[in-house]
Amino acid sequence: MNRDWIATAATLSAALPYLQRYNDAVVVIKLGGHAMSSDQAMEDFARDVVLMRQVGVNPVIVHGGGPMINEMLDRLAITSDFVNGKRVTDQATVEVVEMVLSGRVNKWIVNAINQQGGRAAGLSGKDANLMVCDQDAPELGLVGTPAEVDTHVLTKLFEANIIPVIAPLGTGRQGETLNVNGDTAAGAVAAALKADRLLLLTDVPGVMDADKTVLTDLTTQQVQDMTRDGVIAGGMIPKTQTCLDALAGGVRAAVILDGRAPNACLLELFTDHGAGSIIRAAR
Ligand SMILES: Nc1ncnc2c1ncn2[C@@H]1O[C@H](COP(=O)(O)OP(=O)(O)O)[C@@H](O)[C@H]1O
Ligand SMILES: CC(=O)N[C@@H](CCC(=O)OP(=O)(O)O)C(=O)O
Repeated sequence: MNRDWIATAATLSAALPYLQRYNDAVVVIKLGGHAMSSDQAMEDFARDVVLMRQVGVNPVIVHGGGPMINEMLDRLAITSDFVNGKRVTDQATVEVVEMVLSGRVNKWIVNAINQQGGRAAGLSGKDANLMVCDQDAPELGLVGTPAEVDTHVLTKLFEANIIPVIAPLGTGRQGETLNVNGDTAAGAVAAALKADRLLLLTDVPGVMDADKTVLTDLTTQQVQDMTRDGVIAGGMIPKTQTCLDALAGGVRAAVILDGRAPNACLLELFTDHGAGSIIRAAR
């Protein structure tokens, strides 16, 4: 018998319990700007998402695009600053953010999924009142934190076998357009859907301790201790905080993993060893 076939059969039978576990599960995937490093990386990601849908998972993509926004702001000679990982956003900046995220980046992902045989539809938090936001810290300007997430449009898309791809913009209480951090948006959508998994794809293999060892299983307490001790720093602070908030909001588990690694999402969902660092809800 062909050895490749035996290996494939063994892989599939090992994956079977996971395929059953995730049948009809909701998995929210945050695709960060750094994880979208090339057309090839996007194609690989899209193939995994389509496969997930084919085996019965309901994937929801929430994306970032910080580096692409920076590039366009540079071209337009608009300067921007970050405070605690969030972009200080004025009217000119939010117009660029919306143009880049809802336009270029969102359609890049939608097209990649459709090219792989899936059916994806792009929207932002402004569509169908998906994300109504309160204003974040006043010094950030037009930045929102999701206050009311209406998932009705998402469940309709699941029923129609369509994969939602969400750009992180929201509507403010006065109807204004607000810029939302991609991790924050993904966590809010995952909590509103009571998702089975929140996967945050980034550019490191997971959460690392002081010796740079990836911690594959983390408790809420460990995250709090490591943040207090400065081991979790920079962009990893809002990411892990998003995980804790999502778990408190009803998500079963959150995982921080390397979006550049081949088949990262599939390995996380369908193998024993998983990928990256998982933080589970306390039982
Ligand atoms: N304890 C830690 N473990 C892993 N990465 C960490 C840690 N503390 C800080 N980081 C930094 O957090 C970064 C990920 O956050 P960020 O750059 O905001 O990601 P993204 O752009 O994908 O949203 C990593 O590249 C790393 O430099
Ligand atoms: C308020 C805020 O900071 N919004 C982000 C939205 C994009 C994002 O989060 O992109 P990444 O996931 O690639 O970092 C920004 O303007 O850059």
